[in-house]
Amino acid sequence: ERPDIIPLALLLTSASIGSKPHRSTRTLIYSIRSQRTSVSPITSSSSISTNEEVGRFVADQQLTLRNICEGHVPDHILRRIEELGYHMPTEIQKQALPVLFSGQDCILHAQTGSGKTLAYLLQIFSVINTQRSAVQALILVPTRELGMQVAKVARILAAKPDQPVEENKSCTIMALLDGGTLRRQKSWLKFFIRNGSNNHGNAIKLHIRSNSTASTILIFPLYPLHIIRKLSNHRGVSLAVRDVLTSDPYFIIRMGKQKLKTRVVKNSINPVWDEASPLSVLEPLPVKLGYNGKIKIVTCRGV
Ligand SMILES: Nc1ncnc2c1ncn2[C@@H]1O[C@H](COP(=O)(O)OP(=O)(O)OP(=O)(O)O)[C@@H](O)[C@H]1O
Repeated sequence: ERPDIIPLALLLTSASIGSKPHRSTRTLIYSIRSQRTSVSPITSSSSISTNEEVGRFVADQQLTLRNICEGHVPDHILRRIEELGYHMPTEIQKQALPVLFSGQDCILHAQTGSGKTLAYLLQIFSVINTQRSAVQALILVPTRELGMQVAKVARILAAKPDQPVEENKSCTIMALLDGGTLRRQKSWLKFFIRNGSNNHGNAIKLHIRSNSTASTILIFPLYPLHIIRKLSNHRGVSLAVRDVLTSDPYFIIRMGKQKLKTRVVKNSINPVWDEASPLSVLEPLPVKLGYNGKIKIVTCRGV
């Protein structure tokens, strides 16, 4: 209905789900096409219990990553993964990539370190249109550390090719992780503010405008979740003079144990603050992601 909403690949990568919290992680890959919107929420228990549905996609042939990805993933990215020494797919990649490239939504359920990240990043790069200046993928991560890890791999893959390829402009990876360089992130945070995402319920219902400057993959922590407070028109009137004839006021925002200092307004006793302040929610928050399509669950035991 809204022309500025673009099809978006949404990835939720989630750690510590299942009976063996530190051995098994899940990566849930949604491909949200414009016509598909929400319905039934997916919970960890429902996904684990439907493991019987695991697809039988294991190809017996010794297919290389290039064999599997060719025609889907741009060639310079395939060259980059080969430079990194990734020639053969891991088991989960071998099983999952054909499903992902077919456009089917998919849960990858495999041991930590089994290569799920590369699988879903390759899928993202297969759908990113670098001719288009827009945010085209969103990766939600449960922790800042995982966000940094994913951003690092994504940036290596997205780095400019040595020989520039005309049809493939570069792709920006933007990680909105707490503690990052706020100046760089501020313009991105505006997305959330513009759309009234000042509470966690709204934060994931973001509508990403299609007029951003580069084709982009956005990495956003789902937990701890940023809360963006727009200090719109917060003003002080005739504040007490603390310096000679004037004052340099700021104020402190508190949320739980978190404390954030606002911008200092120099030489004023009638200051106005109109800025965004990210704070993190420390408690886990229930987040419902709706979905009404079919999801394939690819499970892989062992690395
Ligand atoms: N096809 C491959 N060949 C060789 N190494 C690979 C391949 N795919 C991924 N790797 C490497 O294996 C390591 C573990 O991969 P990765 O962290 O992506 O696994 P993961 O399943 O996403 O882990 P986690 O559950 O912790 O997120 C990384 O160092 C990655 O670079």
